[in-house]
Amino acid sequence: MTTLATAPDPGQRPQRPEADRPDAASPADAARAGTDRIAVRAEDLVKVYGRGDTQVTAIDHVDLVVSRGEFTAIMGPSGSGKSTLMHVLAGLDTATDGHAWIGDTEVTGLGDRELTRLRRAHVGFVFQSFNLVPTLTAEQNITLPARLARQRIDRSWLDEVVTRLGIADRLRHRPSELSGGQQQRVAIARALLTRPDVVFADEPTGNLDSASGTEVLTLLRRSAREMGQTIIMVTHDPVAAAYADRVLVYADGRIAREARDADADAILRAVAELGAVEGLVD
Ligand SMILES: Nc1ncnc2c1ncn2[C@@H]1O[C@H](COP(=O)(O)OP(=O)(O)OP(=O)(O)O)[C@@H](O)[C@H]1O
Repeated sequence: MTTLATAPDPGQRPQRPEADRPDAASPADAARAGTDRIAVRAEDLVKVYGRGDTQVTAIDHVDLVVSRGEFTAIMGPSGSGKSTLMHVLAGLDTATDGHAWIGDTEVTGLGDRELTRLRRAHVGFVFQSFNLVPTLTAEQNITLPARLARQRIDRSWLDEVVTRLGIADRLRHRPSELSGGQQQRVAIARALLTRPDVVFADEPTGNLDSASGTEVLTLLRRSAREMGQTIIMVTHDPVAAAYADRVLVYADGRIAREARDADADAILRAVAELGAVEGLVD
């Protein structure tokens, strides 16, 4: 049985020899280890909405290091701040305080135009609602971000990605001529084509039946394992989270627990325990 450990308090982390550590566990460790293995990093990140009585802290001094090629799931109760964390890390929303990096670029230091450029060239997105352009074919949808970023289309990489995703024979179809699962695979191909530093997936199976959802999760996991693609996925679903290498359980704007290779039962128990402790679930 896999148990989910309480996330370490960075201030109280036991000191172990560098070679003993399975992973760079904090921004300070990351800096020591060098940033080339690191896809995404946050240091003392804060996001506060509103003021006074209506103030909500959706990100409460979060430290996070995500290694390249890692598939991470962020799970947690509704309203805990998962989407806000993803949006701030991806440069879709601004931080109130602290720092976040994608690769070597500090996201929290960029203006709107630079953020747009960073997102186009270095970030892939997969959304619950697919977000494909209905008037474009599957192939045109897949190549759109690369064309917007004025990148040359790498035909052999495109062929490899669509073959691996099983949509090579669907490229001339428009989204309305594809099933939900096929549309989501087109969206994954679009996200992978620019070989981004990170793909953010927001409830990618939320609109799919369970068979298509399983297929999409398997493909995301293979993208990490076989193509070295870093993926951060927000989900409500412990079964979906169990496909990830690493699960972060988010509550009240903090990473409350985390685990590697946890099964769905262990994840569900951890969220339920946390909910009981925090009064978040009945
Ligand atoms: N633009 C905003 N203005 C004010 N408050 C906001 C805004 N966006 C989110 N919030 C608040 O921040 C908190 C975290 O919201 P967020 O959507 O990040 O949570 P979540 O864990 O992703 O929730 P869900 O699982 O329901 O999507 C909530 O209390 C929400 O009401």
